[in-house]
Amino acid sequence: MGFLTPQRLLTGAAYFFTAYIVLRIATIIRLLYFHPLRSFPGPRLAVITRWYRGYFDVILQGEWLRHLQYLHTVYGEVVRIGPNEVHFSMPQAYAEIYASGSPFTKEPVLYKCFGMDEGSFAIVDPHKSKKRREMLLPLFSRRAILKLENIVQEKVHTLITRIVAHGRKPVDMSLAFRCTTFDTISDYCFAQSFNALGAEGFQHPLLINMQTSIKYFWLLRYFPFILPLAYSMPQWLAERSNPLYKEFNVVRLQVEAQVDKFLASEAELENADHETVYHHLIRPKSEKNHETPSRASLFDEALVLLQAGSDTVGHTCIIGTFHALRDNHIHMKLSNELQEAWPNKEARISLSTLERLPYLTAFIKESLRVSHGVITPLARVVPKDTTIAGYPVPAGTIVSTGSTFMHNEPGVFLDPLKFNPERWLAEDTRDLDNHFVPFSRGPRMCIGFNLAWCELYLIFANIFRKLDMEIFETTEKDFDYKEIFVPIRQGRHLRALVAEKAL
Ligand code: HEM
Repeated sequence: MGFLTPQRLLTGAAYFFTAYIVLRIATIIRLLYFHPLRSFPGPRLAVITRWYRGYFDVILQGEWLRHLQYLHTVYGEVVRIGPNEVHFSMPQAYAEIYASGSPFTKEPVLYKCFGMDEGSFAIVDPHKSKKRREMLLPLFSRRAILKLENIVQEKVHTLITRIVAHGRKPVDMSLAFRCTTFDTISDYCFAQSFNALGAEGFQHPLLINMQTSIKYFWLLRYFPFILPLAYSMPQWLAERSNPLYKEFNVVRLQVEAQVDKFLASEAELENADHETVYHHLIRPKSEKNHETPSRASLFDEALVLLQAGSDTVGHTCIIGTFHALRDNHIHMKLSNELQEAWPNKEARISLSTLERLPYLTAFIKESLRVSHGVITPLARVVPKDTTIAGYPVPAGTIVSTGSTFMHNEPGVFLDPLKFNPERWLAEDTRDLDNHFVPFSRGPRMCIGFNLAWCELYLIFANIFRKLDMEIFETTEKDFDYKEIFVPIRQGRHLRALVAEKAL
């Protein structure tokens, strides 16, 4: 025992501390002067610690993208933004990183922070991701969307009925749209919805909970142990000691119950009103050698689909409606086109008829362009030494760029911050279409884009054909956002005074 004297302990600690400092200094020198990315310009602090970015993500809560835009004005089109990471601002880099067949893989640290590790969205391994996508795609192909169009038609019909029943009180359109998209995707998954549209004032607790949980994503990116630790504790302890646990668990428990019902009884699947995502996951087609995912993976998939399939579409509806309601020219053009194509509003109009309307189509594209459903640059890992937009990039580097850089490219989208559907009606829009990436591109592009288009056509067509709407106390300032993978709006919700159109 005499061996561990206080004197010796102190000396040991001093050696340890000195060794740590020397090692740290050596790492910093290596990162700055000997690292393969040393020739890329960027802030020195960002090169030596990921906490440079962490400050904008966690402390300023979602300010990184704004800062990134500033960094490009200072350092040019490529910036080293981390010890092992570069960001590109030019379209050519987008085309190469997210090319079809691209071997770049998703960067695990970013995709783990959503707490849905085994769902399609967060799977990193390209082989596993391909298999999962093959299992999901039959429900999201164009053919499947046309077959199940009725689900969307019904939800949109309920949306209109509920809004009209609201009377002359201002309607929270932000929540109303989100309820519609949430009920649609839950019906797609489970052949029954959570009936968010039936909630008083569209305030469905599950939906509100999902929205709140998004705000914690960046915290989980830097402290990834928080959720697994909470899940490993007894529930009462986790609830008391960890406020995040409650936000995430409320949603998880409801989703688990739904998936377990399918797992417990074959009859549940057989008696479903229509084919669902879970028919394909639980009873995979044998000819493709797919296996039923684990129970945990089935839960994660449900969380992914509910989150990815509701927030994004709902948000695009909010942005498009706001712009149409504050610009009379846009509002009139939309209403007139719809009135002409759809004289009897009591009859249903089909998706394929709406797809032929040029102004509505241009309006939806512009809503997708300016709303940036996913705004955080989509980080990928380079598998072997390569060049991106002419810059040599070594294997293992994390690279990214994002839709905001594509959609605000002034050489392509003139006056890019202006909401202008007419830009899509020009004679030749090939250049615009090449830069239009709301659903990303390549092997990990959005699975749900056909469903998203279907919902956007039916929601916009129905509200502008059937409702007279007037903005209520909502201004441009309410649309300031923080970047937490998706844009999180800071101000008041979009509200409108609404009445049913007479004819
Ligand atoms: C306006 C609506 C939508 C937008 C703007 C949008 C955008 C995106 C983007 C940009 C990605 C790529 C993300 C990444 O690489 O990390 C993505 C992936 C994904 N989206 Fe969407 N999305 C929309 C609607 C939907 C819908 C309705 C679903 C319904 C299921 C859905 C399901 C997914 C899934 C599962 C992925 C992950 C795909 C993978 O990683 O392989 N999305 N979405």
